[in-house]
Amino acid sequence: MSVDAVSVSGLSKTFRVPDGKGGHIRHMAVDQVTFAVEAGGSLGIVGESGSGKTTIARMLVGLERASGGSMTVLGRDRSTPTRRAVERNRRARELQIVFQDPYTSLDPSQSARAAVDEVLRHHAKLTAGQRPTRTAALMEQVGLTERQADARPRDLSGGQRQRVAIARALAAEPRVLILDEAVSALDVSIQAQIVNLLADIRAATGMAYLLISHDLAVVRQLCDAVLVLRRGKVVEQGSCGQVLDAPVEDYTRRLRAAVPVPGWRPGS
Ligand SMILES: Nc1ncnc2c1ncn2[C@@H]1O[C@H](COP(=O)(O)OP(=O)(O)OP(=O)(O)O)[C@@H](O)[C@H]1O
Repeated sequence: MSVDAVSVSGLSKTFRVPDGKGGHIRHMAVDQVTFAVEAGGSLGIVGESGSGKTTIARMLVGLERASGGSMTVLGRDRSTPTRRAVERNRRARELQIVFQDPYTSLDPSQSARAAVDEVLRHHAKLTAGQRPTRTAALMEQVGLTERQADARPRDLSGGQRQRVAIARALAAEPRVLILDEAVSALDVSIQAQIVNLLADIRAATGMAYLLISHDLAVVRQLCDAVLVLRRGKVVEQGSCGQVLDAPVEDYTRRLRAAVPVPGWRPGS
């Protein structure tokens, strides 16, 4: 049996937040979450704003430390952060993430082309002579023109920056890709192109996806399975057909009935 791409068990995260009276309370943002994404599989995580979706992604990628539970990526423990450069590099090759607004993760002085080339230099087994061809191919795959490839982040639109971030993540050829609202904000035609690209890459390479999205249509297109999160807890999980077509929980029915946007709460 092959090792799961991602396996999370009893994962929890508590934040210390101001109580408004000068003290602090503990807020459980993620509460005993358990799921697995098999190798080459794809899982959508859906739920209202503030349900803990991004916090799960941040823990998996090492930006946030878990308060409890365990996580593995390709069978290797991710519960503790690493300071070792070799281990950090390996983790980056295994798992890449694209956030909703990649502005802060892109170097303002670097063109899109240079940003992708940098990742290829670190992670791809290509010679200096082969890299420009690969960069150009990635730019074309995400729908960026030659002119946009040479532009700095400030001269690109939000959607174009998003595509640079996706190209960068794909350049590392990770075994697992997390997309945190990274597809849903794109223009419809570009979104379709990216969804097709991601589906093709998955079919060709077995890259696994964890897709955080308020857009259930995108989740349906890209994911085999879906997990519904509410106030940090798993409400329901199963195949997309099972959960989205015949939800057991009222909360899932309300999620499905509305078309939530970030900040939206069911019933509001
Ligand atoms: N660094 C932090 N400090 C304190 N509370 C936090 C922190 N990060 C997140 N939270 C809280 O944890 C909860 C979960 O937040 P999270 O961003 O994971 O939700 P989300 O489901 O991704 O929401 P959205 O769909 O709006 O992006 C929220 O109540 C949020 O306010």
